[in-house]
Amino acid sequence: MKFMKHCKKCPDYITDRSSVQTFDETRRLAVRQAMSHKDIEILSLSSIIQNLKRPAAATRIMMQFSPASTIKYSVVFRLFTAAITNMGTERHYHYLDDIEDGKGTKNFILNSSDFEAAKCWAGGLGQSATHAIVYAQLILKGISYGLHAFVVPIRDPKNLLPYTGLIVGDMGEKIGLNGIDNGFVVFNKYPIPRENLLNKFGEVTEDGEYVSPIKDPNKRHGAALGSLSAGRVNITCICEAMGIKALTIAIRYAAQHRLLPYLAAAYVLREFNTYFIEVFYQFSIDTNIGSKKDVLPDLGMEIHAISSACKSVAGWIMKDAIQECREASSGIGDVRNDHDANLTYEGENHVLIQQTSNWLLKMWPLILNEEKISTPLKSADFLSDGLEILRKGKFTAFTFEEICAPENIISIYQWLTCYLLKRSYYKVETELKSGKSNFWAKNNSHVYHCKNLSIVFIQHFFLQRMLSKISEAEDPAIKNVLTNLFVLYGLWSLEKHIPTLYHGEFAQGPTLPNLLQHSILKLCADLKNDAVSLIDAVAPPDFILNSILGASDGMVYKHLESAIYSSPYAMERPKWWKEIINWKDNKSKL
Ligand SMILES: Cc1cc2nc3c(=O)[nH]c(=O)nc-3n(C[C@H](O)[C@H](O)[C@H](O)COP(=O)(O)OP(=O)(O)OC[C@H]3O[C@@H](n4cnc5c(N)ncnc54)[C@H](O)[C@@H]3O)c2cc1C
Repeated sequence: MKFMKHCKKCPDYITDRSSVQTFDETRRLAVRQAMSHKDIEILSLSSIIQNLKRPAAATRIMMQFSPASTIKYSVVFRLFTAAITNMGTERHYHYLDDIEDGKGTKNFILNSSDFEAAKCWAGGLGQSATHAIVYAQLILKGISYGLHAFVVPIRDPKNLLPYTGLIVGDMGEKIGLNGIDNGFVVFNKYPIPRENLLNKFGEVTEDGEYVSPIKDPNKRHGAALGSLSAGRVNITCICEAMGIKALTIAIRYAAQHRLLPYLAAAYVLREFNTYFIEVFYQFSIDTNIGSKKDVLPDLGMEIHAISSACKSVAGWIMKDAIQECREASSGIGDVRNDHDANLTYEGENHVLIQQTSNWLLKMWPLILNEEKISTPLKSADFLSDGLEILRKGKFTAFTFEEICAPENIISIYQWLTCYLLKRSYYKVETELKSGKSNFWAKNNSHVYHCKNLSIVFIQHFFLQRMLSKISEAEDPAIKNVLTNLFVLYGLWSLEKHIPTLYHGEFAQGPTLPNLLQHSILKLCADLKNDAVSLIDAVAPPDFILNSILGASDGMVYKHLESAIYSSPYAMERPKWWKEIINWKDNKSKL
């Protein structure tokens, strides 16, 4: 509510949101809006620490209202500061208050070897950034110490002109999020002070020696990448928020079967995000104050694995949801275009999701040894019984009630995860034994093995979290409707895994697909009458939705009539009308 009050008051938001703006004006407005977010108390760190549910709530509403300015705000005021806090030390804290260009005598030299090493698309880099966090290989006396993060002055803060020694510029117009100035940079032997290395995980002394509190280079690499999880955790929530915006419009306009599985998915994701963002912020607080040190490394790895899969799968589900909504209604093109980048930034989904399968693959030898698997968030604990799950795995349901029983759905996903883990592990092993490098072995095992493994793993975790939410509900009516959403999402998502269920001989004969199809149709029919109430319960207010077909009063044709008649172009003759007249006979050329 506070955020909405702020936006209603702020002059930079009180523009006609349906009016066509120039590219440059879109940029200017987004920057001004992003700067104004700084004044919103609820977004401040102190407010977030008081209630860790606030970040998810704020992300949802801000992204539904103004995606470009929200992302711009997040990159500048959240990701930049998080990088300094997580990876820097006291000598960098001045950047948090007052960003200024450093001075020093001992320098690092940043160099992009050729144009293939250009960094592209970074948010804010195009026109406005004065500093960037740059991840680069640290090379000392010819020896590489791996990826490290540096604070790099880019433009003079007094006049926003780039410094010499680098080429920086804007990537131009995109299909969405045009308020963000995504940019490119190429460094040409560009010197930065030694102090600009973010040195919590690795330091270079005045004498040019490398020292690090983390001896294992892999762990050092993991720690350097750790602060990037924040982006993926938030993007998962952004995907949900943008999907719900589209679903609100489409379901209010035409609640129909094709939209209902996506409604179920939105609810499952919503519960997951509320849980996972809170987990992540608590993890960040503990990391920064140095508490729970014994559990943090394992928790960090689990968060990394989960966030790499949930960001990808949430992005894909909501891409399909938004497209389905577009086909079922209208006014959703902007949501579709703005959502699109979620599939790419913070890791292109197909590349990113390999992080999850890499984490899971390490567990197969433990399963073979019948060792107990216990992870801080318990996302993989069921793998302890992996051999038993595979031994017993058979599809045994014959009725609607049996296939819809939550424990049966969970056990199907557990079998799928164990089966795909086993197959992926042996596929990678076979590739390695045939002489392939680690990169090619993983690459050749990605499409039908590791990728599907990561997907079923995260779907199981989504469902597990949803079940936990359902168990907390006290009202039987709420329990019932949440269970129906759980079952619909669980069964509908199984459709894509049917080949694997037959391949692994979990199912035989036609019962499984027949029962699945029958149950999905029945669940959708049962849910149809509740669909509008369910979307109303999570919909953004009209001020934020800004939709003709999806307004909460349901007066579709009234709003449509007024929008059509009041459009500035609706009844005007075009300025170029003379070009289509044939003046010899005063007839149209068309
Ligand atoms: C709108 C937008 C905003 C962005 N904002 C930022 C930002 O603020 N800051 C920032 O630092 N970056 C930003 N980025 C950059 C973004 O994070 C990268 O574009 C993204 O991670 C993909 O990396 P890439 O462009 O190098 O493509 P690649 O990762 O090279 O992918 C290119 C293609 O190759 C395929 N591919 C590559 N490697 C593999 C593999 N191992 N296995 C299988 N397939 C593979 C991919 O699937 C893809 O099809 C942004 C990008 C966009 C589009």
